[in-house]
Amino acid sequence: MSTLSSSTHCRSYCSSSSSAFPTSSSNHGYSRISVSSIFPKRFLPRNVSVQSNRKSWSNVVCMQDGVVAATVAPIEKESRLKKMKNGLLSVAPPEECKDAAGFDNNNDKSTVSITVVGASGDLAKKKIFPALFALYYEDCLPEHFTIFGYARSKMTDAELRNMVSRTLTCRIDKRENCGEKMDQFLQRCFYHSGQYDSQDDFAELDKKLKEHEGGRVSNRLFYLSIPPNIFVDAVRCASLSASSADGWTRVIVEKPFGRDSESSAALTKSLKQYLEEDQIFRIDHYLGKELVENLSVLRFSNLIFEPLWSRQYIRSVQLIFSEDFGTEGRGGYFDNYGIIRDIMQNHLLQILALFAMETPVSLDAEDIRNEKVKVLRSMRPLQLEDVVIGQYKSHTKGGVSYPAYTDDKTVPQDSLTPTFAAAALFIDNARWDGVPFLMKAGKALHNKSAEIRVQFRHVPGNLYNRSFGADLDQATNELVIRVQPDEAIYLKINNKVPGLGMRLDRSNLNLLYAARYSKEIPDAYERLLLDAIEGERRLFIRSDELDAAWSLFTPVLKELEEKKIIPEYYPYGSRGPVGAHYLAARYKVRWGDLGIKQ
Ligand SMILES: NC(=O)C1=CN([C@@H]2O[C@H](COP(=O)(O)OP(=O)(O)OC[C@H]3O[C@@H](n4cnc5c(N)ncnc54)[C@H](OP(=O)(O)O)[C@@H]3O)[C@@H](O)[C@H]2O)C=CC1
Ligand SMILES: O=C1O[C@H](COP(=O)(O)O)[C@@H](O)[C@H](O)[C@H]1O
Repeated sequence: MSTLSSSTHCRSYCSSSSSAFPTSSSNHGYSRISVSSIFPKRFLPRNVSVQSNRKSWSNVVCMQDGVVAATVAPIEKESRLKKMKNGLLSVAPPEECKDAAGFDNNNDKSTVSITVVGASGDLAKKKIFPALFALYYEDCLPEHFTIFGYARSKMTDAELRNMVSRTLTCRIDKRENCGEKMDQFLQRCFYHSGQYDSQDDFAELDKKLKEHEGGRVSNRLFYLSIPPNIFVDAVRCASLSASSADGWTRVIVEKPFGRDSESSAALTKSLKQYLEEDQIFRIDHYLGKELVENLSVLRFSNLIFEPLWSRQYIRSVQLIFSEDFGTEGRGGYFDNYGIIRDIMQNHLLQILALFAMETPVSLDAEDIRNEKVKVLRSMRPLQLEDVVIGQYKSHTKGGVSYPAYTDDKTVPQDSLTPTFAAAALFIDNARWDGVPFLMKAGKALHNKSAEIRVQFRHVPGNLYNRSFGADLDQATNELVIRVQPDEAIYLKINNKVPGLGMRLDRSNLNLLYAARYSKEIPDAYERLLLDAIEGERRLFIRSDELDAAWSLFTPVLKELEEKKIIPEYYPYGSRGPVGAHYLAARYKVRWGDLGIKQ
């Protein structure tokens, strides 16, 4: 397996535009856009990168320690693309870079060690190991890699393998040799038991990692899949005792990144005692979901959407998340956070930022994140009167009894923590002035889904008003991006019912992914893990983005807690509190997910 060819194949970057290539951070006016896929960082020493100026494949330079060390002979974009399409990509970095950096590139000399910290936990079992296996199955992991599980629980390698094997699955569309691949994968998984605050235990891990790395340049990725109160201890110990001596060290940090502006800033400050910002990969797995990734493509590669993407044509944007199960087993964690911190401040707000941002200068990570920060900083902090909170109560249906949130033993009986919230947010900039961005998120509702609904304005002087009756809302166009389940993008339009009369009907122009693409959609964690391995930061949260996100929610979260606002109780399995409808009605809109036709 060749590392680069596998990466190219995993990413399928073949596209008619160089901007379809993965991107990375920029400096000195140069960026790794486009060329990063041909000369990925992992083939270069830590202090060397190949960069080009933004729009061109000429003017490629080799940077060493942040300065231009050599210029590279012009690279023909078209020929590169053709080569990639034919799978004939050359893996060697430009000779100029080798000369400048004085190294001899050799794929076999580097390795990636992935340590899942908190390997005994729920997320590790449910998501991280299965995602790593999927990457392995798809030949997306580098040739030399090792996976270590790290946690306090005592386990042997065999026990870890046994535990992991129970959650591995094969893609529905690719089952060939899957069992064999699973065995091969498991043979590369190992376990080390240790405390999260023990440098000695991490030093032991370091020894084991070195044995597996066998003298190759070591690149190390730590995935912190542990409760947030031990993030800093684990980062301190990992960075002081187990970071790479000659390659890169990166740390994926799981949410929650604090519980308000102050605690988030304190966490960032503590992490930065041990890590540079570019080593910290703050994960928001919604950014790895296929349809969220597609948002920018939809907006910026189709002429028809971007002109409509403003207050002039859009009446409201709705970001809706619902789960048809409660906090089940996670009540202890959840009660300290609540749905606003668990879903809105991160997942839904990230989607909102991608939806509403201005066109970035390029697809470079920093250019995209700059635009996201700009839009977040243009938003008004959420006001108490624009929030409705709810909490699920027990409900019996069809003889089955569903628990209340407070029935969970780890939740205090008198908890006021919201398991549901609806909110109206506003972006005070020229594009979005006055447009309500409505968010709704809840647990223990009637269905499981996540979607973005764009409701367009009424057609002015609509010739067909009479055909729609009094309810003009029923006739407005709506674009729905269904993130999950049954990924789809559909546009509700009005249409004439065929026949001699003039009857109008609402129909969907529907791009249902399952019907259009036979390939199974990868899990978000696969994309994000691969990005972290490749040093691609576009889908991870930068610290200033995080600050801006917390600034929007912290005041209202404090007010809710200080005033002990009582949530509206809703039955388990229902559509949530009625207050959410009044909130939408205040802004003269209706929730799109409650319409007759979805
Ligand atoms: N589970 C999920 O669906 C999601 C989780 N997350 C985030 O991912 C991270 C991991 O989540 P999850 O796997 O559910 O967490 P767990 O509660 O399962 O914890 C993971 C591991 O951490 C160790 N641990 C648990 N509590 C403590 C403690 N108080 N002190 C020290 N060690 C502890 C345990 O390992 P051991 O005892 O063996 O050391 C445990 O197996 C969290 O930050 C969570 O917020 C984010 C999104 C979704
Ligand atoms: O981050 C979280 O996300 C999950 C929902 O993720 P999904 O990919 O299954 O939609 C949510 O259940 C959990 O409470 C939250 O912490």
